[in-house]
Amino acid sequence: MAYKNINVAVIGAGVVGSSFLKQLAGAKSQISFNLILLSTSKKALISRDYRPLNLESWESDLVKTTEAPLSLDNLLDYLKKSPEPVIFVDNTSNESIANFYPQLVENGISIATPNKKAFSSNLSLWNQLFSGKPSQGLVYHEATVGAGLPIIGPLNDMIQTGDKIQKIEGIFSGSLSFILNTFSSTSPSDHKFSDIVKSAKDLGYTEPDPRDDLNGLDVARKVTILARIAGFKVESPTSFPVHSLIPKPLETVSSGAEYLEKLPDYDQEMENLKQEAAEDNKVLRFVGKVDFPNNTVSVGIEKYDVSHPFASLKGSDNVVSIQTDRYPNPLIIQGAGAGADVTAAGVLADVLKIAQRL
Ligand SMILES: NC(=O)C1=CN([C@@H]2O[C@H](COP(=O)(O)OP(=O)(O)OC[C@H]3O[C@@H](n4cnc5c(N)ncnc54)[C@H](OP(=O)(O)O)[C@@H]3O)[C@@H](O)[C@H]2O)C=CC1
Ligand SMILES: N[C@@H](CC=O)C(=O)O
Ligand code: NA
Repeated sequence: MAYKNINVAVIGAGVVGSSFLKQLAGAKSQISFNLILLSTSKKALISRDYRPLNLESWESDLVKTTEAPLSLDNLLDYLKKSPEPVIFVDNTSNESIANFYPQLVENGISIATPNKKAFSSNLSLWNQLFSGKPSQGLVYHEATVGAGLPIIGPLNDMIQTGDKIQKIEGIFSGSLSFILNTFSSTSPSDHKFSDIVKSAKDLGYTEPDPRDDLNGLDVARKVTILARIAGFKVESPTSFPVHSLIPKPLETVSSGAEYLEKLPDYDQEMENLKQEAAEDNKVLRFVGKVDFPNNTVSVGIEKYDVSHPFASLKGSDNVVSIQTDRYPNPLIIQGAGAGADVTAAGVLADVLKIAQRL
């Protein structure tokens, strides 16, 4: 028997969104979650009387509907009138939606999201979202770093209990982890770089536009988020050195599809880098670092000895090492850092945590 009803509005039904909806339908909780709105960029299912939409048939219902998505202002009006508390789940990577979060939380609407944009853009947006005003909606974003891996929660706990972060270092990109683990492996590999990038996209590891991963910006966003939680006032993800893996001439191509099409022409550049590392018995890995004693934040490709733990990482695994006053031997968190189900589980776990507090 449910002791509480929570209305859930979901934007985005792609790789993460569709897995989220499946998991929501089977959520093991005494709270009853009612889907009241589901929107993509083209279509929407909207329960005008706030009665639950059908979580089993959303996919075919979305195909059939002719209803257009609400504007953000109309969406806010709709959510404000909900008779039950609302959790807004943003499963897009859209910046305009992210910039709208302050209006949502100021109106008491809580947010769970894997979308990094709001937390890694300018610092003033971050400050608005975490002002701590009791009337504000809650904001949970565990899946913005390391997908479903518990990273943001434990880091917040460390800070709130008075620990002091010294260094955070890790592999924060599921797609770049998969790409480099396959391309530059401890055992011989003859996969072409461009083919592996395409596989990473097909497996759902990359951002909607894979250039957002390959240019290092996705990792820079994650490192910005962790640094801010740890107390480092990072202005933006472009305010520190970030190494791009996109060949110069492809930086300005008009779409992700064109980038993927032309990438094979530049395979030799990455091949040379890999060979150079192999001659020193090393592999290539893409890492992010926050270093408090040296006051630096950085993101880039590095060579690691084949005996280093980062060298033996598998699949799309992320690994993060957090060194603090209480953990001089760093705390290590490792596991799948991208993919539909692990990411959706991170978002759903946040929805459950928020619902318990509402
Ligand atoms: N994939 C992964 O492994 C991980 C993803 N994430 C994050 O999760 C988020 C979603 O990623 P993913 O599911 O892979 O992306 P997809 O491209 O598969 O899905 C994006 C969804 O968002 C919808 N959408 C985009 N813009 C808008 C808009 N303005 N209004 C309404 N709907 C919109 C799209 O609809 P339409 O099809 O109509 O455009 C689509 O349904 C991203 O922020 C990503 O960074 C985080 C961790 C891991
Ligand atoms: N594109 C991202 C997905 C998760 O944030 C990645 O590759 O890690
Ligand atoms: Na996480």
